[in-house]
Amino acid sequence: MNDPLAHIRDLFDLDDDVVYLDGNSLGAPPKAVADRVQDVVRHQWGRRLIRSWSEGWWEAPERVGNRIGRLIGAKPGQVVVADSTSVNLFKALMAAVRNTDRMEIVVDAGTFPTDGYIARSVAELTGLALRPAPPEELDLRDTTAVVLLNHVDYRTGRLLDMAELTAQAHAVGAKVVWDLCHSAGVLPIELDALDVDLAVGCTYKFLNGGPGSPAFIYVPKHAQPTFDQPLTGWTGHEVPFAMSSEYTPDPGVSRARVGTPDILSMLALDAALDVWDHVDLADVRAKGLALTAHFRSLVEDLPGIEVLTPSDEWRGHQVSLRHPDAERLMAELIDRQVIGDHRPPDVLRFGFAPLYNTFDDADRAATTLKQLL
Ligand SMILES: Cc1ncc(COP(=O)(O)O)c(C=O)c1O
Ligand SMILES: Nc1ccccc1C(=O)C[C@H](N)C(=O)O
Repeated sequence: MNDPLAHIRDLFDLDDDVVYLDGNSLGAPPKAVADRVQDVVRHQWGRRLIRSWSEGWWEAPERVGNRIGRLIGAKPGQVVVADSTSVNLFKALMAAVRNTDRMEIVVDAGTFPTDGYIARSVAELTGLALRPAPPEELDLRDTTAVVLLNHVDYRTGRLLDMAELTAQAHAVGAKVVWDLCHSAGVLPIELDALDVDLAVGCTYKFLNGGPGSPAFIYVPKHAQPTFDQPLTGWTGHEVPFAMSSEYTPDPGVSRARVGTPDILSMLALDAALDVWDHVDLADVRAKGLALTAHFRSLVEDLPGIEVLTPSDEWRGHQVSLRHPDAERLMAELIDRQVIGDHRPPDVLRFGFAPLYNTFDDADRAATTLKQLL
């Protein structure tokens, strides 16, 4: 395949003897990040000290949020970087059900655990019912307040139809919250165009922000005035430095902020996002599909292997394989420098990050797996 992204791998700090197929759990570091973090520590923090808060730090959550917004189809002023995905899910779900007279929250039955746990807490706190349902049979009703869906399933790699499911929710007057952890930065996403109500996602996977880098939350302009989230920390205040005793939320997306942002991680993420200045998401998607198709073709007939990831285009950028000995096999693959991961009970996951993974990575991973089997 003609690979217009081949040169982008050089922007990453990766060992050539390692086949890294776990960028859907922790993205690899762009080379520029280390120098940027050093500058932030040595210069911004070290020399400028507290003055740095008014020299770009305070607004970093909104500024970096806009950079992510560009990758997920959100116009400026609608994405803020803050907290973890879990915390942002809590804000989003609580805000979505505030003042509702509807009775249930629906969550994708196979969701990543944290989404299900948080949805359970929100249901308990608000007195709504929680109904887990498979995405192909959500059975939304006029009693459904909100539905929480993972754009790409972490276990199988299945991609949901955001347009169709958002429309389904809206048809019964329900809201939809999308978890974009496994799709932000690798799939073209059009949140504004699809009229998505709320979305959240992490930045340490395909956005390469680094371990524990802060998550993001999308609140569209029209929903901001009624986005009443319960974590009313001072940084979401309209005038934080007035230090008022009354909480007045910021009129815009900053009302989703809570406490002091983690600047070191935030600015590491900012540096990592520079990679996107050089790429077109359509190329990223095309390469992700090609890499996963190639890998699939090499492994699907291996003994004892069942491919869980859909073979059509309704898939993200991972290939999940079921094998009864998945845990042992992954440990042995990692011993041989092929790094994917194992998800219980019997799933081998191979994530392909089109910015740095190569077709040779797919070949080497498949050959090693074949030898082990
Ligand atoms: C779909 C999904 N949601 C949420 C999370 C994690 O949330 P948090 O960033 O709060 O750890 C992950 C992965 O860790 C995930 O895959
Ligand atoms: N945040 C992490 C910290 C440590 C180890 C893994 C993670 C993951 O992100 C797992 C990922 N969400 C997954 O899809 O399995």
